[in-house]
Amino acid sequence: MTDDAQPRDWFSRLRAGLAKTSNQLTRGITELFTKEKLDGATLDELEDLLIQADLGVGVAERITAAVGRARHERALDGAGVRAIVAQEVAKTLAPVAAPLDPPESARPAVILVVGVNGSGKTTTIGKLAETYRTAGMSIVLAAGDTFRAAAVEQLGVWAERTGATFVSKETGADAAALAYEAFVKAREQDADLLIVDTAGRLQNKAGLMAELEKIVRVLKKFDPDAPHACMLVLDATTGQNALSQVEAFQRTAGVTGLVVTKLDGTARGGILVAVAEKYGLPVHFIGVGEGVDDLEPFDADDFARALVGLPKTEKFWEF
Ligand SMILES: Nc1nc2c(ncn2[C@@H]2O[C@H](COP(=O)(O)OP(=O)(O)OP(=O)(O)O)[C@@H](O)[C@H]2O)c(=O)[nH]1
Repeated sequence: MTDDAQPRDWFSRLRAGLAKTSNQLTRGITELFTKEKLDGATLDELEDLLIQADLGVGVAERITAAVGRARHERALDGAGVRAIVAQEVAKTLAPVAAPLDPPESARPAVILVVGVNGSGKTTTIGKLAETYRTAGMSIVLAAGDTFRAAAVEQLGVWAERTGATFVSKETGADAAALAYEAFVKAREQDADLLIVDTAGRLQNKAGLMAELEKIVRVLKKFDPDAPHACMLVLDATTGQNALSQVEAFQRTAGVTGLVVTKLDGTARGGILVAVAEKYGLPVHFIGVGEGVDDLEPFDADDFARALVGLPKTEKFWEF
């Protein structure tokens, strides 16, 4: 794709990123609501289609019920049904769309970033560092994935780019000891923010979970409220597995919010809705591409519209 062909504003990129999901949903809905008459069987098929897009059973049922009610009020075509889907999704997601505001009173405020390897933790930390640096905050980055030299190196690049203080140790060093040193450094510098990266080998490995627990314990020795935020980065292409990841990391590290990446790599982007519905955790950012500019704060309306390929219009639809 040439630069000229690259959609520029965020909503266009979001729509392009969610195209796999929205094309599949749009195709399915259009087929259902043009060929067949709108009876109970059509509604059942709609519900199946929504469940296949990983939206979750509860949300799929609510959408189907809303379509069932609306069909008595007016003739419904594919576009009308997509609008109802978007409206229900937006309603479900509105309560969980929240920016991440580290507490100003904490010196430093600590954000722990967790998630399995390759989910997009480094990109997320880069985005956070950039965002908070722009807001005038002083930042310390701790390279807590001490097992992977490449992860440490990548984070070092972000520290340099954003002018953050970088704390790292030799490969294989104890991650909790590193978190300790990073906290001391942040205190010494009176930094506003400490962002701690962590290792992400499989979430069912007891060792990793024990390591995370230890990091949390060490941080709490300094400040019982730390970490002030624990962000779980979820790769949307892992589908239903995302749900078990939330549970595992929730138990161990007390997840306070989510980042959902790689929505561009799946036709089942509805997983974000299922996760939000099930756990009620705030969604801070979503990612629809490889770069740091493809990761943006989460907006429920924008996401809902893009999920079914609707344009960003001034006014919400009525039915
Ligand atoms: N397509 C796509 N790729 C992404 C997205 N977010 C991250 N990536 C890519 O996924 C890969 C892993 O991202 P990182 O940010 O390095 O993830 P990580 O969790 O730190 O990974 P490790 O360092 O392997 O633990 C990189 O190649 C990123 O460019 C996204 O939203 N969409």
